[in-house]
Amino acid sequence: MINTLDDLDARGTVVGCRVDINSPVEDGSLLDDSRIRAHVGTLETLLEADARVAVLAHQGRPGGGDSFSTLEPHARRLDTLLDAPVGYVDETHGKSARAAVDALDDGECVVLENTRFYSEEYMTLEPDVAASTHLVTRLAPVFDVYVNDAFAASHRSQPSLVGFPRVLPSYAGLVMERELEVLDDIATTDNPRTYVLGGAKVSGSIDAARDVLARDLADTVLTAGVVGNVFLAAADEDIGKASTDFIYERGYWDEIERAALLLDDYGDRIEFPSDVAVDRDGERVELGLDDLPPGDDEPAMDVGQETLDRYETVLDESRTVILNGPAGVYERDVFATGTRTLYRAAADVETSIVGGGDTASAMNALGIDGFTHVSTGGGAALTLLTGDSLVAVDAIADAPKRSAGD
Ligand SMILES: Nc1ncnc2c1ncn2[C@@H]1O[C@H](COP(=O)(O)OP(=O)(O)OP(=O)(O)O)[C@@H](O)[C@H]1O
Ligand SMILES: O=C(O)[C@H](O)COP(=O)(O)O
Repeated sequence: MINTLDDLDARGTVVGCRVDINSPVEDGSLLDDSRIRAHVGTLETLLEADARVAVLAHQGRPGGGDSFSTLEPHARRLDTLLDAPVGYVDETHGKSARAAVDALDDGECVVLENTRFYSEEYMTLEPDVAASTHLVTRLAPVFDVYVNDAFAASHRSQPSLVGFPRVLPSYAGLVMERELEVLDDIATTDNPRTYVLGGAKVSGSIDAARDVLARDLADTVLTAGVVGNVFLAAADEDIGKASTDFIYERGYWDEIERAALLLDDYGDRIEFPSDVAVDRDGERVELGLDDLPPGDDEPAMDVGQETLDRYETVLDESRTVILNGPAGVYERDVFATGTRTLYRAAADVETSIVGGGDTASAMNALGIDGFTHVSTGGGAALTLLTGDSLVAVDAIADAPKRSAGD
């Protein structure tokens, strides 16, 4: 059992509230605000209870291009979504950040700068070590309690997620509470159970695939997106120079070997694309396996129609589907076909659980709904759905309790 907001008397309390508002960002603009809106309930609850709230969050990954950016647009968006005034400070734990937290009145909120602008936050650290980082040692003294609502990042053993609970009374926010309630029960959903793994986070998807296959949680794993391309390469198909370079540049080269090992062990339960849609001078051109490789500058940006027909048949026969990641570069209309088709088919399955930042953006962009549960988490949901616990949730459970006089 972990403490939740029901256990917190927040009036006049300075709350360090970790959220996950990691969103698609291009040229400094937010492309989707679903993750920001997801935390409105938790923040309103705290602010209406007259807490003083300092919001902590990450955006993107170091080296991750446009998406590794400031949280200023997120703060502006939050200001329009919340009744209370929302400030922003361009530091995370420096003097002006601490001064901004100290200056809060009851019912006011400030967004601190991207936690990953500081290298410590992008390391995987044991909770005790995380508690001794600059982020935690500087901010913990200005917070009274810590609330973690960042379900989507709760598989990361990073300071803002596991460090504060070593030293502060800690609580799960509303998003965290709801996600744990729904996703903890996956083993009780009906078979056949299908996992659809798309998107671009290949290593996490391969870890998840191995786990769910080994534990017989998955009857079938369908792969798409970059994950599907890696499986195609693992099956010795030549996906062409552009897609191969992409995998290499993302640092996923070893994943081809890991995918091949997975195919050796569980090939009868893993499906990979039998055709792909490549970008030929801006046009969608579908190529079957016999037509591979594509031209050198023709990346595989989506799965093809034959693959979609096969995958739809599997989904039609499934009673539970867990889906993470888009099937292709859905941001471009011509390559959104795979994502649109698979999401629609998944929404028709009796129990459908979808998760992931881009997954939610894709659903919104393509106007698809009707899922049983839309998780804010991609990797975090997959971690939980494989039966593992989440480090940041374990940290809340182990946190010191608040005594009556505090
Ligand atoms: N074939 C492909 N080639 C290149 N990029 C692709 C391809 N298929 C999907 N993508 C990209 O993958 C990205 C989304 O992947 P990602 O794994 O981040 O999904 P997610 O739903 O956000 O999950 P998580 O929350 O775990 O990050 C999108 O930007 C999409 O354009
Ligand atoms: O988008 C996500 O899955 C979460 O925000 C975690 O981001 P990360 O995978 O970069 O740690």
